[in-house]
Order: sequence, then structure tokens, then C-alpha cells
Amino acid sequence: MNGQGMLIAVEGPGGVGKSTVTAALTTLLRDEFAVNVCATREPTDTPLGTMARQGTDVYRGLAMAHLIAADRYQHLDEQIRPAMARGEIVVCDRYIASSLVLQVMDGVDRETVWRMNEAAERPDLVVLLTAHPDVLTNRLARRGTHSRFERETDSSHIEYGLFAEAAKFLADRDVPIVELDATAADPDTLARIIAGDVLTMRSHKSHAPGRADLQPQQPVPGASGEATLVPDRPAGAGPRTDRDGA
Ligand SMILES: Nc1ncnc2c1ncn2[C@@H]1O[C@H](COP(=O)(O)OP(=O)(O)O)[C@@H](O)[C@H]1O
Ligand SMILES: Cc1cn([C@H]2C[C@H](O)[C@@H](COP(=O)(O)OP(=O)(O)O)O2)c(=O)[nH]c1=O
Repeated sequence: MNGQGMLIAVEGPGGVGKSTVTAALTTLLRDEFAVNVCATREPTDTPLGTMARQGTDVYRGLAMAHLIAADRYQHLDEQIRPAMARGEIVVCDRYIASSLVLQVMDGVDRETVWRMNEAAERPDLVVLLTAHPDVLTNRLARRGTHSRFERETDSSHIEYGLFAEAAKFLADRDVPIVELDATAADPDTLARIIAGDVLTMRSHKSHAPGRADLQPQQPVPGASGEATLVPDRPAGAGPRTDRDGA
């Protein structure tokens, strides 16, 4: 963690509800818990990020991977690190895990993607939203697809599987990651569960020896359900399989 600030990455396949949950979490932390939140997303809304977001039919493979990484490093310099230094909780809709999935879908080796992101801040918490692939396909059909990745045949099944692999990859490298099943839970409930995890982590941090600004752990009214800490799974197991075959 960087000062009092934290970096929370909201990740998951297209249509799972990342943007919706990021917005709900931001509102909850700001309005109910008076936390300073920097809500952001990748690709960013800068010219570089917009080129990547709108350019998925033009840029592919290593070119796309470098475009995304360049946008991420600029994002870190200009927005994420300054916000963390101010003590804010940065909630980022898509981050490194997305690259470990989408660039791999695009034919780039996972280790290569990881090395390209070597100097990027590790998130304090990765929130991996999952849902049964058929649910994802239906949500994308209702909302409309936004990119070449989402239009790819069977994209929901492919992304679902690759996010499970990325979760294991990150957990093996000691990146804290929780997985939440968004198949049936509504966005506000998911936001409350995440807020509970984030505020608990923040409280533990502020209770670290030598800190004068101790804050009691804040309760999260209405939070229910269970977040699975990926490293807690049995060795070798993929992310939660309770929705497999559902
Ligand atoms: N938990 C949820 N349950 C049901 N529908 C949801 C949920 N979260 C989001 N949605 C809907 O699914 C669609 C995709 O959500 P969105 O936030 O755009 O996903 P993403 O950012 O992951 O691509 C939207 O129409 C949204 O209203
Ligand atoms: C963050 C990230 C995005 N992308 C690309 C894929 C997506 O098509 C595009 C935009 O992300 P996406 O979240 O799907 O867009 P929207 O918010 O409009 O639904 O950026 C990557 O290829 N790798 C990444 O690491």
C-alpha cells in the first residue's frame, strides 16, 4: 500500500458488471463512509486511452498490448499515484488482470504481458467479478458489445476461463484477489461486500504500529454474501467452481 491510499482493481469479463459495480462502490464509499475516492478506468479517457478503447478493430497483438501498457503507465503517473499519495482509494475499472486475459486472447504470451506490466503498481486488492458465461452473453446482448474482444465467437466462455487462469497467476504472485459471483447478486450488494473488504484492509493498515491516525474498523451495514480470497483455495484449484456447469 502507498501511504494511506489504496488501489482497488475491478476486473472480470465483458458484461459482468464492472462499470456498474465500480459506480455503486464509489457512491457507497463517498456518500456513506465519507471516503475520498478516485474512480477511474482503463483504457483511460485520454487521447492515448481512447485510441486503445476505440481501436480494437485496428490494433492487435503486441501493438495493442503496448498501447494498453503505455496508457497504464501514463495513468499511473498522472492520476493513480498522485491520488494514492493524497490518501485516496483509487477504484479502477479494469487493470493488469484485464491485460492478462485480453492480450492473451490476442495471442500474446502471458509472461510477456506480465513483464510489460512489471513497473506498474500492484493493486492492494483485485476484485474479480464472475458470472456464468451464458449470463455474460445475455448481458452483452442486452447492453450491446463495445469491442472486437466482446464480438469474438464464444468470447464470454473464453474470457471466463482466462480470468480464472489470471486469478491463479496473480494469487501465485501474492497479489491479493477476491472473487465475487455476480450471476445473481445485484450491483449494490456486491458494492457493499467490496466496501467491507476495502475498509477492513484500510483499517488494518491504519492500525499498523507507529500510526497516529488510528481509525476503528467501519461496519458495512447491509453487506451479505461471501467473497472468496483466491489464495485461500486449495493449492492448484482454479477460482471458485460453484457456478461451473450452472
Ligand atoms: N449484478 C448485476 N446483475 C444484473 N445485471 C447487471 C449486473 N451488473 C451489471 N448488470 C447489467 O449488465 C450489463 C453490463 O454491465 P456493465 O457494468 O456495462 O459490465 P462491464 O463493465 O463488466 O462490461 C449492463 O446492462 C448492466 O446494467
Ligand atoms: C484494460 C484493458 C483494456 N483493453 C481493451 C479491450 C476493450 O475492448 C477495451 C475497452 O474496455 P471495455 O471495458 O470492454 O470497454 P467498455 O467500458 O466500453 O465496455 O480496451 C485491453 O485490451 N487490455 C486491457 O488491459
